[in-house]
Amino acid sequence: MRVVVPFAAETPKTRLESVLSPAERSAFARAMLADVLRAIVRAGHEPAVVSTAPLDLAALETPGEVAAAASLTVDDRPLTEAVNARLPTDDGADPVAVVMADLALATPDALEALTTAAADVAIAPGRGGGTNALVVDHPAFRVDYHGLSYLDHRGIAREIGATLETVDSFRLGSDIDEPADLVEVLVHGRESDRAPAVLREFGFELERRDGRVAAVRDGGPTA
Ligand SMILES: Nc1nc2c(ncn2[C@@H]2O[C@H](COP(=O)(O)OP(=O)(O)OP(=O)(O)O)[C@@H](O)[C@H]2O)c(=O)[nH]1
Ligand SMILES: C[C@H](OP(=O)(O)O)C(=O)O
Repeated sequence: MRVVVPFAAETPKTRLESVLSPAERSAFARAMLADVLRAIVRAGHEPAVVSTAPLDLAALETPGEVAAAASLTVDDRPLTEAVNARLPTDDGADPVAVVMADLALATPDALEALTTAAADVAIAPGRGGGTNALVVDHPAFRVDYHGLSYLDHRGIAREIGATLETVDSFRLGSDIDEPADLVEVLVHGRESDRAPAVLREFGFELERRDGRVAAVRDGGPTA
């Protein structure tokens, strides 16, 4: 299945600005992208990165065959427009998946649950009501991202008479947006993933305190 991976390449992850410098945010966003692309390729799909600016996929620290299987298109339109330009328009067209580049915990198995859902539209919502990943197999469905897009997308599916399945997935539901989310990367990231390795290179580590865990750096709390 063709899997569109939108990527904001220029000033990514601004909500992490209290804990990461611009250069670190850029490196961390690319590390998460590398992990997402690897999970998609290992699940047997072809990632099509849609980036707001040119990007060297071969420079991502990911196995060569992953970079080779991925394609890149530069499209500087806003997210919703860039994605809608790539959704199926004809009956009988192949389904298209859209997987965000900040799903650092994504695994092939989690993606499999999404791509095998038997509905016109399958959505893996994020905590807080975003649409972290979806599959569209209906010619009239169009996305409208930001805000409570999961509920908006349910409404759009209802309006056009499309069947919808919600995919209940911790790994696809965890988009990494805010400092507190870094804990999830350090706890649940896998040994071979780039994103937790990059955070550790930056000096982040887990610290247990009063029954909860925080991601701390250089001894001080950040999340
Ligand atoms: N192609 C494209 N991708 C985008 C755009 N905005 C966000 N993305 C990507 O869409 C996904 C979800 O992005 P968000 O978490 O909403 O935004 P972000 O830029 O990553 O982070 P913030 O700056 O903290 O909002 C990520 O994979 C982004 O890289 C855009 O305008 N165009
Ligand atoms: C892409 C967008 O992300 P958010 O702005 O909720 O992080 C959404 O899921 O609608």
